[in-house]
Amino acid sequence: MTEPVIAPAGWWRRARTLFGVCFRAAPWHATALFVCQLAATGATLAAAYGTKLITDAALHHETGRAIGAAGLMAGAAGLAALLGRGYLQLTTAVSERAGRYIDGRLMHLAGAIPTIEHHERRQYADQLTLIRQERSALAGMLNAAVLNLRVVASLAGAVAILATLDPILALLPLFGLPALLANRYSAGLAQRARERGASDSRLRNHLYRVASSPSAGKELRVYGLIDELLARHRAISERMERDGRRAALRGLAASTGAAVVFAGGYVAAVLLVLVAAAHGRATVGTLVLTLSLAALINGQLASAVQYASYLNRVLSAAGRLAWLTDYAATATPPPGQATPPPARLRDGIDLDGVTFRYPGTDALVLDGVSAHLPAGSVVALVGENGSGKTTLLKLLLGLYRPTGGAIRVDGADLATIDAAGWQRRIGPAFQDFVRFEFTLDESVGLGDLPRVADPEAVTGALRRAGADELADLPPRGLRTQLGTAWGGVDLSGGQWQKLALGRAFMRDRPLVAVFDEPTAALDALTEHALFDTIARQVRSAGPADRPVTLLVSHRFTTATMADLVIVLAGGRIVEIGDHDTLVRAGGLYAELHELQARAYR
Ligand SMILES: Nc1ncnc2c1ncn2[C@@H]1O[C@H](COP(=O)(O)OP(=O)(O)OP(=O)(O)O)[C@@H](O)[C@H]1O
Repeated sequence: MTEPVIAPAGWWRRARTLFGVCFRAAPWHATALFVCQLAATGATLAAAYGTKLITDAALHHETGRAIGAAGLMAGAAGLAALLGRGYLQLTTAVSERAGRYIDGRLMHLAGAIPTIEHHERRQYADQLTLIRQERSALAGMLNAAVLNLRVVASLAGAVAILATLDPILALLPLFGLPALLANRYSAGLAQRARERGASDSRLRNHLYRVASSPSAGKELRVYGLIDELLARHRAISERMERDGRRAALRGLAASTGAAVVFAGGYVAAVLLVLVAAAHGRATVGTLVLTLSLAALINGQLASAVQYASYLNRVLSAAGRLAWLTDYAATATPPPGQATPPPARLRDGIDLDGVTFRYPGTDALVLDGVSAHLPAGSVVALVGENGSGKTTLLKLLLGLYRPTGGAIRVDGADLATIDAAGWQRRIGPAFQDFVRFEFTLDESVGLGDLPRVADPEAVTGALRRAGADELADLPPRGLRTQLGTAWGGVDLSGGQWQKLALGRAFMRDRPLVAVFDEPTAALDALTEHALFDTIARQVRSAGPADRPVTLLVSHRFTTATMADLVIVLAGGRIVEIGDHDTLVRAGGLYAELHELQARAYR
């Protein structure tokens, strides 16, 4: 299975993503921010021009004009101060809303893809890590754009005024070009260093999460692993820092050279006006105006370097967001192409030469698996660790697509069926279930969202899962908060597993019911009773309700209840049939069954 090739987003697409996010997240605030910055730029330039007016008026003893100029300066300064305050509030509002919008977008992009292959793609994982690191920069997207706009507007205004004084002065900003190029160069170096470190960064986060997670606490202490994790964390951090430092030093050298060039231009401009003033070709007011505009250009160019680097970073992050959007679109079939799942199973599910490799690996985990799983049957998947049982279930759930062959549902290729719709018709109980630390009824009711708060549905699901007693869990029965971190109660491993089983029983009339070692934390008697109940429920169901029920367990008593037993070894079906037939055949199944029966005797 090859990784989807997604071209990096171009500059135009990045800019559209940037503005699209901000104007969708906070349209009014974003517009006001633009207006505010442009008005602030006008006020700054007006205040600079006021210095010329006031100086010339004072030198010519024109009190009326001097007062008018002072009024202009005071008004401009007051407006700039007012806009400064408004600007702060607007940026905060836009950043907060854009941040929320981006979080939602990332959760949607990662979760809406019907398969889970992307979680194992290295490129996808790296892009996601980088976006998470750059989240705050992303949230300040519009601020970066607006600050750059202000720099451009200020420079353009200052150049226009200088050109009216002496056209040569309009060349002053050209001396700032090397600084901009140097900035681009250093931003590129820093960006590449971050990209090189993305995998390291993920590993470092993983080490941190393991070291600080309560569930890992027992093993870490007993195996004495904390120091080892710390040492690995430190080694990775040092490697990343070394790389970042090298990039920063090279960028600094380029910026220093560029700063020297600008300083030369600045001194030349000031000297030019001084000479003109000495020869009477310029007024003192012009000299003052030139000095303040040169200072403004200097300040704006210094900001430009910083803001352009900020914008550059934000645009790269916007590029990643665009990349993820494209990736999600590639991995999700376009609406209209997929057909809805059938209302009920008529014939059953066919595995037709199913072959599978996990993304980025070469090993065949399933190799030409073919079988008919009849509607209304209970099928047990049996085999040693790593034989491919869970993988086969994941394919049946539409979480991965077969690398070769096909899975057919009543004759239709599963790949053509709407994956999300198909997944909504499955009752799944997984060995690595999630411990949702909500209230008990929510934790179960999540199995069928429309009925999440329906006590009857939840109690019924718990009963079918053989966990009636949990409905009366102290202190508040179904309304008991789970998880000590939230002031609630913690459950035993087996109780958590029963809740997960309850979740699987929430859905009425599933097309496929999957029980992938959902009983590993339960005792053998409870497991036997549970699978017995499941088998009886399936057999007593009417003809309109005939799901394929798949059971995986390492305890062979499960297989005795199944209509069909599939024995997997090394990703292939080595035996298939009902329990009695397989025992009589005296093959691998009979051997494993006999071994286990002897151990229990
Ligand atoms: N996400 C993954 N990426 C790469 N390889 C994987 C992944 N998950 C499982 N495998 C590999 O696929 C093979 C089959 O794993 P699978 O989980 O299907 O076995 P299983 O029969 O369910 O085992 P068990 O009884 O231990 O649960 C194993 O060799 C495993 O290493």
